[in-house]
Amino acid sequence: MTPPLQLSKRSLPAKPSDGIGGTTGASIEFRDVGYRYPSGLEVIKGLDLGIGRGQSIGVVGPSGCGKSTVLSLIAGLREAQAGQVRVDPDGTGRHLLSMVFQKDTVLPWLTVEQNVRLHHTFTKAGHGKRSRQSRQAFDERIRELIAMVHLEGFEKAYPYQLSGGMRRRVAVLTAVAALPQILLLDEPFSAIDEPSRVAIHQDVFDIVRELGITMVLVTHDLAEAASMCDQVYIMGPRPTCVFSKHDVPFGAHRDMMSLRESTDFLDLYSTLWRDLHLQITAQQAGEATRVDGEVNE
Ligand SMILES: Nc1ncnc2c1ncn2[C@@H]1O[C@H](COP(=O)(O)OP(=O)(O)OP(=O)(O)O)[C@@H](O)[C@H]1O
Repeated sequence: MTPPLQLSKRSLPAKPSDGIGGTTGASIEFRDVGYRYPSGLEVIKGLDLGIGRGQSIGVVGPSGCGKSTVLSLIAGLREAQAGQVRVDPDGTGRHLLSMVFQKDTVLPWLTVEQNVRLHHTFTKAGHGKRSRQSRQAFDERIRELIAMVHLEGFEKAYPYQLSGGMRRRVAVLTAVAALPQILLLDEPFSAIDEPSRVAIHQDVFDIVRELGITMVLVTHDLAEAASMCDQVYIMGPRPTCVFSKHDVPFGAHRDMMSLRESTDFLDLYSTLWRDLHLQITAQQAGEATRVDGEVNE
């Protein structure tokens, strides 16, 4: 079982309330959002989403329905042509947003510690001007974060010396070391074996709670969404919108290993699967209709 977190209060921001969500982390709202790629492909239509400060949501749906596009709208990499996407910062002045992708995003020529410090190397805060006290607090935070994901002893290791699961931990650490208000995860753990994945779920869940980060997780893994999030959204086929929204009733303190054995978890998983299955079937039916249409033309 993962040891309890013991982070010093000096180096971390105000902790969110003990329940679901909190006072830190940006809130995010989509209202009747539509998005079409310049190619003309309509990907999102009439999408409504609401994510409170410090909340975590999982976004699941048929392959290619538009989940990653939703993340790019939150990140401001694309602009919706219809409706409103609103990202409301929490007023702490913390770095707004970090993202972790499926692909390995750690830099192979830097050690674990250098990767984790990367954000600060590129920001003003990373250059000599900080006081000794704030440098010490930062060093302490880096040490604590490395300890939280059980990478003590590997600070000076290079990525090629780590397992796939350890590299994923470093990728997540690199993203959260900036203390972002929002963490966007795009199928971040799909290439990892199941036991390592569940252990990483625990680490990321604990870090996100401890640092008061709003998290949006795009995944094909229903168990991952159910164990790490406060709500799971099942999306429909393209142009996508929310098919169903499910509250996850497992609270702010979870033991990922034993959670998966509980009947409540299995019930939730089965409900999510039922809805996802419906949407996959709907997508396949849509594709068949399109192919028939093309053939008949
Ligand atoms: N830059 C682009 N230009 C045109 N079409 C794109 C672009 N990026 C993605 N698409 C298309 O938009 C649709 C939605 O893509 P997106 O990556 O958001 O889906 P997804 O649900 O995340 O997919 P997956 O489940 O396979 O990861 C897909 O059909 C994809 O081919």
